[in-house]
Amino acid sequence: MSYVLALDQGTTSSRAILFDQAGNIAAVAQKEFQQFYPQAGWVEHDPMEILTSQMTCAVEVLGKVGARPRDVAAIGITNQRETVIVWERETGHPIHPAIVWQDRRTAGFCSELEQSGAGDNISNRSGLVIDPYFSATKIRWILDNVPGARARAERGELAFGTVDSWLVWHLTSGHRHVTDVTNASRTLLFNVVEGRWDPELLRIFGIPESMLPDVAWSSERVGEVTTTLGLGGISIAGIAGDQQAALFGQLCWNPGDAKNTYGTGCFLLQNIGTNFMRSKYKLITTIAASAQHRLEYAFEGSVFIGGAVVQWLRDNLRIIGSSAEVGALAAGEKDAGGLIFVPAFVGLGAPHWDPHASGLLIGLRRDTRPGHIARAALESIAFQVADVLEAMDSETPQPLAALRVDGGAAVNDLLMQFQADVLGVPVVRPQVTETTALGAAYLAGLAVGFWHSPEDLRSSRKADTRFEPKMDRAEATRLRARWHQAVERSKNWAE
Ligand SMILES: Nc1ncnc2c1ncn2[C@@H]1O[C@H](COP(=O)(O)OP(=O)(O)O)[C@@H](O)[C@H]1O
Ligand SMILES: O=P(O)(O)OC[C@H](O)CO
Repeated sequence: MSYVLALDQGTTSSRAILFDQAGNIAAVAQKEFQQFYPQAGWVEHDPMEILTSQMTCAVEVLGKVGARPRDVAAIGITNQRETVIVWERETGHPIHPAIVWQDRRTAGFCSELEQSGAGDNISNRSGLVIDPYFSATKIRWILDNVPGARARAERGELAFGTVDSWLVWHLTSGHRHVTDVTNASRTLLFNVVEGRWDPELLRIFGIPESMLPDVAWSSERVGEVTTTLGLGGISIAGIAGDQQAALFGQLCWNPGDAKNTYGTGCFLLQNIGTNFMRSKYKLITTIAASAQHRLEYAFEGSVFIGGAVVQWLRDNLRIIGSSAEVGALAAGEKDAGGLIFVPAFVGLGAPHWDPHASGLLIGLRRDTRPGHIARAALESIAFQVADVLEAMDSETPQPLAALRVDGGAAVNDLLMQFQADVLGVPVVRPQVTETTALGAAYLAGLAVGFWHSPEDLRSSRKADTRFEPKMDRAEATRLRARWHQAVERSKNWAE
């Protein structure tokens, strides 16, 4: 067996990546898919397009190196998290479009729940906060708004899954209905202390237990791919939410290790070991992926709009033709010309947690040029990450010595340098920035003995690029203070 295949089902694209024994990328296939914004604050995907784009990539990537299914030791699946799909067990058809993690149609219900005083009980069980981001209120919305759905769910006719479950159900012979602990920990329905679905949380959110998948460990064989799909017989042996997969792929296996991924959103996760703890600074506690069959935890700060602000410049403002062009446009200006961009397009996540915050561009002048806007957009990504890192540093006695980074937008040197500058901490980027897929591959490869111990993997890590902070600290402090003023103005605005 020569390869492990990682299926990385992200928010904006599906990717399939083949890794060889040395942890090198042998081939990549990628397909962007459509985003739907049917109303203000709503974000949807077509579940069938998620499935077909992912399958097309998987078959294509094998073709690129002439591999056959028998050359692949295992499949690891990693996915955009929290996104909700509800389908008919009988036919496999979704009963509603996927409601994406960024969607905040349930903000009103979340505010009511918050005001009822349920917050602490929910957080102590789930590790999360009440926010439309997580799956539970989205499932509830489907049950309440699709005619007949609640009654059908109660009769056991409907299945709920995050994207991993949706893919595994369709890929496996016998339609295995399963998720893993990391994805379960994003639903608001999973008791992360006890490692099981929580009857009290199911009651609070009004979700019938019969809809829920089994819960597997992240590194465990869960089924074989149906023979008709061009990947016949390969074992699916790893599942993890994309941010937990990236934490694992960055080799952050010990308490204190942390990484930040710059994808559609930005997600800073820090391993906190095997003891559940709640954050004092509005971070969430999530289950980390582990190759050992035990619960491990991470603190997480989730920023909803990261690289997506660059897509917004491309698709909405149209001042760039591709995401990669943002670097050159921004580099044409020496600074942001006094502009601050708060990209609260879908509210604000950690550490602010305001689903009613709205996007804001402040400091516009007669001489404002597209390059200033591009620069302010990139800077907004770094400012948001700095706020999360500050919260995380307050949790632990030892501030982070360096930040490990990855994800699609981490290729941007200007962004990485500005990140190091505002943090005052070096930023370290691995040669393989596809650490999400790498993490999923590791989890699957370890489960089937393709790799024997996590320690085998350390030796395969390639040289890093380091960005050292260069900015004067007083200037960094001044810029962050301006940013915080702008953030305050963006809050509690959307109706
Ligand atoms: N050179 C670049 N500079 C800044 N952002 C970029 C660059 N290239 C890609 N991006 C951004 O990275 C994101 C894609 O990253 P990726 O990790 O593939 O995300 P996801 O898994 O969320 O789909 C997009 O939002 C895109 O705008
Ligand atoms: O698809 P990404 O990489 O933006 O990740 C999305 C996250 O999993 C959402 O929680």
